[in-house]
Amino acid sequence: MTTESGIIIPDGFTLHTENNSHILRSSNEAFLNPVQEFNRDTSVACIKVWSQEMNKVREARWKWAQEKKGKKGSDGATKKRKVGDGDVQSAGVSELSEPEMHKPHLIEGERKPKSLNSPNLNVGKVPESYTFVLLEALSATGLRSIRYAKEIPLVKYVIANDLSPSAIAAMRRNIEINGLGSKSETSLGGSENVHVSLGKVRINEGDACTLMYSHREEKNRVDVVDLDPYGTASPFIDAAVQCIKDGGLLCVTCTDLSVLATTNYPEKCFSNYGGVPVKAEYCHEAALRLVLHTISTSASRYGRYIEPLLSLSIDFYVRIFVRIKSGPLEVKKALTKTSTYHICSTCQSFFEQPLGKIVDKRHELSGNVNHLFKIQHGPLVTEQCPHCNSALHVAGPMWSGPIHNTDFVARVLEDLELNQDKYGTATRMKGMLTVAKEELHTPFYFTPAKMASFFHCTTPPLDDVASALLHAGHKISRSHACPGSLKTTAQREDIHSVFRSWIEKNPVKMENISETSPARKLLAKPANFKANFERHPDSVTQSGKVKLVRYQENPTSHWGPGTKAVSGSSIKRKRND
Ligand SMILES: C[S@@+](CC[C@H](N)C(=O)[O-])C[C@H]1O[C@@H](n2cnc3c(N)ncnc32)[C@H](O)[C@@H]1O
Ligand SMILES: [Zn+2]
Repeated sequence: MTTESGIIIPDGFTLHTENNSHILRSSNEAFLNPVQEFNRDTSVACIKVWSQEMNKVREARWKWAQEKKGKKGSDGATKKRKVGDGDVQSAGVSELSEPEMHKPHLIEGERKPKSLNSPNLNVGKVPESYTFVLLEALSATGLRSIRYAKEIPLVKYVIANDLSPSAIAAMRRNIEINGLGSKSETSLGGSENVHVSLGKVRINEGDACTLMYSHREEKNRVDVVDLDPYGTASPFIDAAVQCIKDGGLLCVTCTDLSVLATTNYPEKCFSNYGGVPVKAEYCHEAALRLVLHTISTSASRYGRYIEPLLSLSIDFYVRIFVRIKSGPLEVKKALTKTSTYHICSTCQSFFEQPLGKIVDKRHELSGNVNHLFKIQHGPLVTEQCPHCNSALHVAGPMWSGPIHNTDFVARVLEDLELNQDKYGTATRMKGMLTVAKEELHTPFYFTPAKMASFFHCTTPPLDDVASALLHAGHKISRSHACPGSLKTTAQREDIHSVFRSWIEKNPVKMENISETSPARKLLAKPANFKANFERHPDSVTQSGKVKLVRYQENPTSHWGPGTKAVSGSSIKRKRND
C-alpha cells in the first residue's frame, strides 16, 4: 500500500505519524509508545530553545569580539589561550561578561569562525549559526531522533543508537522513509557493530554506555544527550554526564515511578538513585529531586555541575532537562543543594536537613570573601513530629535546589505560542509549562484536601487557602506535579493556622475522632494568626486559570509505560525495572 505522501507500507506494517515524521510499525520489532508524544513534543521544544540560546550567546560573543577588535584596528592581533572545554579562543572573547544563565562555549568543528580569531576582522559579517550534535542513546524505532532532525533547525546531526538489531533495522527503514537517508556509509571504529551513515540521523548499533564513553574525551563530546530507557536511566547517567560539552543539555526520562515515588522499594531507589523515596502526597516532586540528585552527584565526580532547566512529573514517568557545566565552585555548592528530609508519617510535615552549608569569611587584609564549606548541625527536628507527635521517617538525600529555570521555561512557552500547530500535544504542554514557569523553588506542595483530612475537617477551596497565605505575607504557587496543589514559602505551622482558622468557621465533629488520633493534637493547638479568607488578587495566577492536563488526553486502552519490544528479549517489562 502507498500513502498520499508516497510512503510504501509493506505487508505486516502500519504507519504511525507524529507531527511530520513517519514510522513503520510491525508488532514487537522495536519499541514505540505513542502516549509518549507529549514527552517528544516537550523535548523538541526544550532542545530547540536551548540551541537558540546557545546561538544567541555565540552571536553576542562574536559581536563583542567584533567591537573589541574593531577598536584595536589592524594591530589587534590577540594572544590565543585555552579555555573551558579545550576550545581555542581569543583572549578578548574569554573576558566577555556573559548572561548569568548561559556559560557559552564554542562547539567542536565550529569553534573558530575565522572572523573570531583573525586580527583583521570583517566587521558586520554574520557568524555561522551554532549547529549541534545530539546523541540519542536508546532510540528504538528512531522516531525521537527523526523528529529532532526534522524539527530543530540548528541540529547538525543526530546519533541514534540502540543495542537491538531489530531496532536498528526499523531505524534504517524509518530514516529512509523520512528522507533523512545517508549518501554513503562508513565505520567509526571503536565498537564492533557500528553502522554510521552520513545523513542527518546517523545510526549506531551498540551499548549506550560504550558509545557515550567513546565520546568522553573533550574533543569528541556531543552537545545534547537524550536518555529515554525502559524503567530507570540510572545506569546511563555516569557516561552521559561525561560526554556532554560544557553548557550542553542532558534530557532524561525515568519510568520507574514505583521505585521513585512509592516506598515499596527503598533499597532499589537507593541503589539506583542514591536516595530514599518519600511517603507523602508530594512523592512526585521527590521523585524529580531524587533523579536530579543522582545526576548532580554523578556530574560532581568529574568537576561538573547541573543547572536544572525543566523537571516534569508526567503520567507514569519523569522527564528532566538539565544543563551540564564545569566549574569547581559550583561543584562544591552541590553539597548545599542536597538535603535529607524527616517526614511525619501522619501529617506529612517535612523537616529539611541540608547536608552542608557555606560560611563566608572575609580576609582581614585583602577584604576578599572566601566561601568555606561546612558540615551542618543536626538533627533539626525532634524525634517525633512537633505538630502531631507521630513518628518521622527519613527520605533522601535528594536535590533541594530549584528544579526549573523560570526564564528558560518562559522561553519554551514563547516558542510554543508561536508554533502551536507544530505540537500535537500543545494544549497539555501549555498547561504544564505555565504551571512550571510560576512554580516556587521551595520543595514540596500540599493539597487542601489532604491537609483537611489530617484535621478531619471539610476541605476549604484552594483559592481560600491561597488567599489566606498571601494575606499573611507568604508567597504561593501551584505545582505542575499535582492538580489542585499549592506550594508556599510559609512554614507548615502557618499552613496549619490557616486550617485552624477555617475550622473556627467550619467546626469539626470531635465525637468522630478517636481519643488517640493525631488529629486531636493538630486540633488542640490554637492558630498563631487569624487567617483572612477574603479573595486575594494574586490568588488566581495564570497557572491557576490553566486547567492542568496532567494525564494524557484520550488515553489508549494500553496507556502506560509500554511493554518492551519482544524481539531480542521476550521479557515483559516490569513496572519497577
Ligand atoms: C523505551 S525504548 C526507547 C524509545 C525511544 N526513545 C522513543 O522515544 O520512541 C528503549 C530502547 O533502549 C534499547 N536499549 C536497552 N538497553 C540498551 C543499552 N544498554 N544500549 C543501547 N540500547 C539499549 C532497547 O532496545 C529499546 O529499543
Ligand atoms: Zn505530624
